[in-house]
Amino acid sequence: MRDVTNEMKLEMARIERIKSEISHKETQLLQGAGGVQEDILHLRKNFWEDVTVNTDEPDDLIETHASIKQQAEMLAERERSHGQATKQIKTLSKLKNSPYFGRIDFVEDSEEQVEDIYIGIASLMDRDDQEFLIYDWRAPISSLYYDYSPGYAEYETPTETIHGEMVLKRQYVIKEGKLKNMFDTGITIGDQMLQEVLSNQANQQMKSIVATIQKEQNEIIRNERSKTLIVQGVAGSGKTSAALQRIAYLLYRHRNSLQSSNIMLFSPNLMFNSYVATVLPELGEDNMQQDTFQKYMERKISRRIDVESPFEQMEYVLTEHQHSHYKQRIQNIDLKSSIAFKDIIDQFIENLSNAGLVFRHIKFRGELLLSAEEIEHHFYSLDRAISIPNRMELVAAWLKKKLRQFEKEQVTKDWVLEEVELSDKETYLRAYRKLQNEQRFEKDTFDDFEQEQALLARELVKKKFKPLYKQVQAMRFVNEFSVYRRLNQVLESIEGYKEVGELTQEYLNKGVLLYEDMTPYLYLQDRLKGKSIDPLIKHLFIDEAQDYNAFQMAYLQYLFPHAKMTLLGDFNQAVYAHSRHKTNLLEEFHEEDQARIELTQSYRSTRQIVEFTRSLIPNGEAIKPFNRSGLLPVVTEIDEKNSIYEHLKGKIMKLKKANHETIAIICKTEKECKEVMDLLGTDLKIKHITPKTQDFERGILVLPIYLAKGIEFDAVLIYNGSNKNYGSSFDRYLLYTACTRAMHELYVFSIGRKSKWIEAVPADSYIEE
Ligand SMILES: Nc1ncnc2c1ncn2[C@@H]1O[C@H](COP(=O)(O)OP(=O)(O)OP(=O)(O)O)[C@@H](O)[C@H]1O
Repeated sequence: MRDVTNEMKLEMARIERIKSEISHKETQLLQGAGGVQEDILHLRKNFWEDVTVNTDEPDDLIETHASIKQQAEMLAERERSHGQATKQIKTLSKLKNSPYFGRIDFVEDSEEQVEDIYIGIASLMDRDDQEFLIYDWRAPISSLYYDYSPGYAEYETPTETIHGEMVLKRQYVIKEGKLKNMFDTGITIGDQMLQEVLSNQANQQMKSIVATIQKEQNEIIRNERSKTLIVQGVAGSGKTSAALQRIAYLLYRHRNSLQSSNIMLFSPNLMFNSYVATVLPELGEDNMQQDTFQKYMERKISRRIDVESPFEQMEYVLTEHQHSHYKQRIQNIDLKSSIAFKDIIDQFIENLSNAGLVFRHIKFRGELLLSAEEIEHHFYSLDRAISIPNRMELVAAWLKKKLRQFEKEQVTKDWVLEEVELSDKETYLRAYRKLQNEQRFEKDTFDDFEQEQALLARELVKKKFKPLYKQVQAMRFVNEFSVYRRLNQVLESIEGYKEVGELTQEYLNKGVLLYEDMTPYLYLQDRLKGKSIDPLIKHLFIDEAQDYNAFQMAYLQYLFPHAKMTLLGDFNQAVYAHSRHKTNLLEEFHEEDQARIELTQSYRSTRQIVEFTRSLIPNGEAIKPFNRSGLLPVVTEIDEKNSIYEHLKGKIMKLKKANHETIAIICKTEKECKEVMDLLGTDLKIKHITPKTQDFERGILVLPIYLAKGIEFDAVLIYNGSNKNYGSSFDRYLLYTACTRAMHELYVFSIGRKSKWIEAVPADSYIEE
């Protein structure tokens, strides 16, 4: 039996020793950093003094260039090492606050000695760099902590598998450098510690979970074998958390070849970006690139079009049932989300290889330089065996040559002479000097003025032509917008798609690209002009992957053929129209080398909330709640809309008194959000969250379900969980997604009869008020 008090004393003493080691390292680093900083200041201040500048002869020029380059490189190197030192100092200060969270004592087979391994957010060596005082949680040996309980254990190093016995597993809560608590754990990683962490109030920002990562989450974090990793995890199972720790893990494991700029995370909305922004910095890593799929893709569209957002699409689907084109719109969403449509585009492109592409005229000052027909003619005169994008490149080269000819011709035009004549004295003086430098002047010639004029004319025309070259380079001469319209014309002739083709054209004619058309449009654009890939991205993470349709997934594969992908989602939270028939996550997505991991344990909500929410969906019994107890959810049926005000207000006041920091009133649509704001907005300080909201703040929030995705709140109030509002099989998943946002308390208000999906929940899983 271990003597707990004595163990505690020993651990406290060790913490003090480690802190003094950290202080020592800090001092050393600060001294070093001070020196580097001085170097940087000196280099910046004396940059030009230390450079030999001589531009007399071409050789001197080359030497000057080399000298500047050398000086700049020296400065960059010093700045880099200063950056690294600053980062290390920051990490040390974090370690000083909480040096480690876990310890395992491990004896390797064939060895006698027990090694005690302390695990923290970063490694720390002793002064002589001989012994690890703290192991980074991402080191190979640290995986023992996450994967095993005391007893037999093994872990993989890059070269072999190490077997042995774990004789102790201990967890610590260390805050401000003081040991607050410590547990020796038996089975999984301390339920006790997890209990503590999960009982905390929701934060404005997600926290790192390194101290309590669970075995199945560790598998996601450390998977390096598969090119594509698909994680199907129930609501609150830690998908986003695992994704972020995985990013930190990859950055550590491949620190020589992978930077944060090589990793991209597609998140569900702008607010989510701020919600997860602090996790990686907390772990001493820089944030990955982060964007929403919509924003990332919109930037690729070369023409200015009004692109509908996924939220607008969602609002339409939820509220415009009476609209005359509603049925066609749903058909459009179904078709444009499918691989069948990608096949249609592929076929269409094959035909375009022979005829049918649309080009734009090239005009200069209103005058036609090259007509669309001439460009088309040239394009189709090229060898048809060459791919369309390669032919476009050839056309661009041909156009640039043509432009150079036109440019020459323009120099003697009247408009040029007129503009040149209007130039001021200084402009002429500059031309004079330039000509002198070029040594064109014979002394005392009589045509100085003509030469200056000719030079200015050339310069003027060049400047005016510059945008044209740029446009040719960007292949603006291809009219992909019209080609996409043509594609939809073609649809009209395919059985069953006539109305879909018409509907899309109607929107295109108004300059609107529907959300479901955005990805097909980009795919077509890429197939014509060549793909605009982001070569920097080596790892792509997609959160809420159930919201992506088959076409979008195929496009991402096409766009990032070499990137590794981690896709995280939950088919029970599929709330977009295109994903409503799913029974599995990304069922039609196949990559040769892919792994699937399932997470079935939910950590976010209390056992009572999970038991309620899992009864809302089919096969929900497979979802395992974490054993954290709380209040039963409450469902309140209200007769009249008017009295909902009193109910909501009363509940919010109580929740505030209970010190809940984030209280969310979740609505189905934006219209409902406005209703809530009208009812309560002035009375209580309520924040209305819209798609434009960038920061997730604490307080009382009103938001539609689609913006609550991925986020959690201490308490959730469902504005109107009536059967009228949530009666369809599609609404079922919306309701589930909304209710699963609650960590500690859940209230459903229903104006009139409650949803039939709630009626199906066992009566003892909630209280009816
Ligand atoms: N191993 C863990 N240790 C501590 N907390 C955890 C752990 N796993 C998950 N959590 C907590 O559970 C909550 C839900 O996690 P997360 O948001 O990552 O889940 P998710 O699967 O992405 O959820 P959803 O799909 O519902 O948006 C978070 O508060 C997270 O900190």
